[in-house]
Amino acid sequence: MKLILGSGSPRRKELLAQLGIVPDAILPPDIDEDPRKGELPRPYAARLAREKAAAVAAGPDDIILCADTTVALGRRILGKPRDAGEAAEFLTMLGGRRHEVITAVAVRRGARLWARESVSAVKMKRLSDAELNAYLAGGEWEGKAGAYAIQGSAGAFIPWISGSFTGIVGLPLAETAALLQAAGWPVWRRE
Ligand SMILES: Cc1cn([C@H]2C[C@H](O)[C@@H](COP(=O)(O)OP(=O)(O)OP(=O)(O)O)O2)c(=O)[nH]c1=O
Repeated sequence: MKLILGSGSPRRKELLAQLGIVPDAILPPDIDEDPRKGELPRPYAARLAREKAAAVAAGPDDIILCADTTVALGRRILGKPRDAGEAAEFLTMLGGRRHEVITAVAVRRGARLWARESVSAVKMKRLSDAELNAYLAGGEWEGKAGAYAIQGSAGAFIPWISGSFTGIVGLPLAETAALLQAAGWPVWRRE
């Protein structure tokens, strides 16, 4: 039995390491991340996590862990920005209001699948031009859903959250530990 982290996100590897877990392999999945027409954020994140878990090749007894983080502004899905222009658009939309961050986690072992979602509410302050420009120039927005990372300097833009900090960063550890245990991975066993 091997544990495969089906994710190219360094954040997910680090969050897993917080539990003392080092995966036997890291195999980033390659799937189409385009939302379907009219698809809502939570079902979208849940679908992507499952599709990622299905896309990673593994042995019948191996455990595959995948996740998807999506920022939701009402019914609108904010994924990873294409470029700095789209990042500016996202951050301008998010500033001064509350949004949700959904991280769906999927664990697969052979044909069996366990999945859960973590939903957090996040308040971002309205950004001044100087803050927005400095953040865009810093490049931290790249590859981040909603164009920000709470664990970086954007932490200064976020006065309030309700939910799971690890979920917002990309891998909710309470749900992840429960799913891994359900699939038979000895999360708390130490040699
Ligand atoms: C909101 C937010 C997102 N993120 C990141 C986590 C995810 O890496 C990324 C969302 O993209 P995802 O599509 O969930 O993941 P990924 O493409 O980085 O990696 P993979 O599909 O291989 O697992 O946004 C943060 O790091 N901090 C935050 O505060």
